[in-house]
Amino acid sequence: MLVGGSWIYWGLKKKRLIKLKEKFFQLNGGLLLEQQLPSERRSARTTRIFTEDELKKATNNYDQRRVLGQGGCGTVYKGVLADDKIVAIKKAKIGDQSQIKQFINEVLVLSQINHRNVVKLLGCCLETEVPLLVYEFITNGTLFDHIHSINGRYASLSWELRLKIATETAGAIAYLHSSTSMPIIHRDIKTANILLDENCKTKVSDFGASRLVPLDQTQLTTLVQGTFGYLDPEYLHTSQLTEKSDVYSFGVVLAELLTSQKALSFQRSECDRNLATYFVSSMKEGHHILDERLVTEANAEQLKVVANLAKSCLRVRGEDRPTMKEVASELEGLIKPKGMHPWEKDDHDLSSEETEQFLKISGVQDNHGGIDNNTSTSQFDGLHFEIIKPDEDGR
Ligand SMILES: Nc1ncnc2c1ncn2[C@@H]1O[C@H](COP(=O)(O)OP(=O)(O)OP(=O)(O)O)[C@@H](O)[C@H]1O
Repeated sequence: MLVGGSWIYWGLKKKRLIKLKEKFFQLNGGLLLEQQLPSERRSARTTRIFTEDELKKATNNYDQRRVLGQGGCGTVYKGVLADDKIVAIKKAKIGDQSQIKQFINEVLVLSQINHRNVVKLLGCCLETEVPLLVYEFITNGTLFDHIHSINGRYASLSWELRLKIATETAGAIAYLHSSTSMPIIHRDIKTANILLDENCKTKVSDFGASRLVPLDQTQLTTLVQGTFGYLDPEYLHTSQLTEKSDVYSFGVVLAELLTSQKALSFQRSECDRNLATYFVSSMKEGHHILDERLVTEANAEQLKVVANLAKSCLRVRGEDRPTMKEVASELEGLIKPKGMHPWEKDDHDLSSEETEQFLKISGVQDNHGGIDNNTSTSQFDGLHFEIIKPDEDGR
């Protein structure tokens, strides 16, 4: 009787646990994922399904000391799997359905991508109260951390490294726009989403907001989403998302690499708060804005080309901006010099003399007054937002 009773008790308990896991799987969008993930991807098993226990053990029960960072979507923990592999585990916020949608979106998008400069998704766990995503662990922090080195944690990035990181990032975004079966718009390109490994190899991350664009569509009407300071003003006004929105955000990343200033800083005067406008107006007026260390260290010709490139990415009209393919090949050309691109000779760009003067002024004034590197954090920096427009698509 006793054996039989406890057998029934454990059987019922196990059944209840399985039911609960199934419930969480459904709530976490598991069915949605199964429907949307192309069948060949599912059978190829590119993304592994982790168990709740495996990830609990890997993070020492989500120990606070294992927290790598906190984003709008949830918390990222460092984890060690049973085979000693180190991973990054992203845990969504409890009870936030919109974050769960973003998680599923990230799995769908990342399962289409295989690029050396895009972070790899190793798998997910959906049987828990909140979904969990498991990525390869990228050891060396974010580009944001390096540029704005808080508490002097990182040494200043050399120009050579900045150029390499910009080139790799541009190549990865160009790949997303044109080399996958369905073009992908990242929608949240920023220095905090560019991870660096021990060799400063770039890994573009955070695909929660990204969108797959059907090949017959050149633009999408969406709920405006992104990060203040990096957001394309044209997209903000029209809600029409195109690949050129990523080009604009990448222009802000270039401006950040050139100036070592934050994309949005409340330590600058009101009209200069936004780095994109501050950068473009400084270039036009020949005001110093480049990081003084770069002016002394870098090849002036390279600085000039990258500054002009940033300026063309930051053009107000999307169609006036270069494509990411053009940007990537221009940057690659700086490492392996090639011919000029037609859009580079546009009348709107600074003339050679103007740029020369801009670089000269940057160097001269820096020697006297120095520049505000804005390395301290501001609670407004990297603010995320979403604006619901009447014709939004439900995201
Ligand atoms: N694969 C990874 N390897 C190592 N660290 C990572 C990895 N992914 C994320 N991180 C760390 O976790 C932090 C938070 O990442 P996450 O992508 O959730 O947020 P975010 O991009 O900073 O913010 P948001 O999601 O609001 O845009 C990152 O800034 C980074 O420090």
